[in-house]
Amino acid sequence: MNDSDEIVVTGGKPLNGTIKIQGSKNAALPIMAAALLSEGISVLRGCPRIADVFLMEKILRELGAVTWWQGHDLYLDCSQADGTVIPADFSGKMRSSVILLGAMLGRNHKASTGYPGGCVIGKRPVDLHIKVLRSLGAKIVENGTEIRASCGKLKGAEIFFSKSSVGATEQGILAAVLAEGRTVLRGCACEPEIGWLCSYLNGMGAKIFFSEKNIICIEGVEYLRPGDGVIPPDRIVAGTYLLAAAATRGEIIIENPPLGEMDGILEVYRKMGGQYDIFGGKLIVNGKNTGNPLKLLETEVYPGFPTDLQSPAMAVLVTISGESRIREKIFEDRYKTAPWLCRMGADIRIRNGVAVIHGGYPLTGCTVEAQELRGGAALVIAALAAGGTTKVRGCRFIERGYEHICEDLTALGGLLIKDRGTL
Ligand SMILES: CC(=O)N[C@H]1[C@@H](OP(=O)(O)OP(=O)(O)OC[C@H]2O[C@@H](n3ccc(=O)[nH]c3=O)[C@H](O)[C@@H]2O)O[C@H](CO)[C@@H](O)[C@@H]1O
Ligand SMILES: C=C(OP(=O)(O)O)C(=O)O
Repeated sequence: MNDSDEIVVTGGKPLNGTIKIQGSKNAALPIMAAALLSEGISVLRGCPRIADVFLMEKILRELGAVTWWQGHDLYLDCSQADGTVIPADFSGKMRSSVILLGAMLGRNHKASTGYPGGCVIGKRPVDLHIKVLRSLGAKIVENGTEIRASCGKLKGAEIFFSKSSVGATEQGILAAVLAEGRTVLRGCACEPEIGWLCSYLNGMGAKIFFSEKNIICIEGVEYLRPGDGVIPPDRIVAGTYLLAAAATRGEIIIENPPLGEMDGILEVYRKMGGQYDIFGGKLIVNGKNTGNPLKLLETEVYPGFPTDLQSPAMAVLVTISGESRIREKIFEDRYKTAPWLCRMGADIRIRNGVAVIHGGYPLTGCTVEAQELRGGAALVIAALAAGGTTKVRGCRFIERGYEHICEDLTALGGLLIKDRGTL
């Protein structure tokens, strides 16, 4: 571990000020995969400059794309992106690598990849991804280290997802847009990122319709033109900063919140005692009265409270006197931050998949280690609320999804330094 993998946080001060939210990671990644479906130059405007986007860019280059940036606009020239192999080194670092299979099959009828990586928060199988591709006519062979797929022209089909999966829904959409005939996907995930992917693809000439809740119909087309669209602000980053304000009892203004996508988050924040106003499209957050423990916070599929904000919410609840409980319902191993919060002085016990938090004990700065992306953000939030200085190690995980967390939180009056400082 070297110093560049650490963030040093000096806490104990309420956040205060105005912040602008970066583009969404989980919207940008599948849209980058969509660019593969056209032989031209696609543009993603307002794309976050984060490690996962850079890695997806690297994979697309490996497949033959030419890519460049102008500020936060990412250009992907996929004219020659006819590669069919994603090296395991790349796929193993990111969950979203797997959705390139559908796009590669649609384009080149052949694809192979190592198994996807990403945050280690549960088993995260790929059975639904395989199922949707097989249903559309792909032949798939798995050998334990690699997934190899091939097909003639994919053929539209009716597919039912037995479980709500964001990635498998994206996989089905990416594979079906160039398939022959009509595909009906039932039991789809409804996270906003699915909608953003569909509208980008429809801008490329795809024919995707939402018929009822959880049902997506796709009429396959012969050809897609290059895409050009804006990446929305990141609802999870906005939620992270909202919760950081709550944990420090601060007051912040979020300039460009994705308001329509934040109801589940705002409801939980309000139950904690947090207050907010919406004015001119801005979210004015007053976390001064955050002080109510939560009887039971459960993570849910959209529009419920997102699993990606479960650890950041835990970091707030440890600052609130009384007993709170959290049940993580999406990923079975997403409590890895709890022992580190306990090291800072929190009292959290995990029993039968429920985190029981006795909050209100003072948090004290120490050295902690992020195990994954949002857990890392949660440690930063706890560090901002703690007395003294905390060294958060493993910030490479945080950089997967947060473009400038140190600058953002420092602009809000926190003190975060990357690369420097020793305790
Ligand atoms: C890059 C991206 O967009 N990541 C998000 C995406 O991840 P991701 O798309 O990987 O998450 P899924 O929605 O697929 O996972 C939901 C649940 O389904 C299970 N599952 C998934 C696929 C499969 O083939 N079989 C299966 O059993 C998973 O283990 C999990 O328990 O949605 C998650 C749930 O909102 C978010 O936490 C992640 O931030
Ligand atoms: C779990 C996450 O990402 P991924 O699915 O890419 O691992 C996340 O963004 O919180």
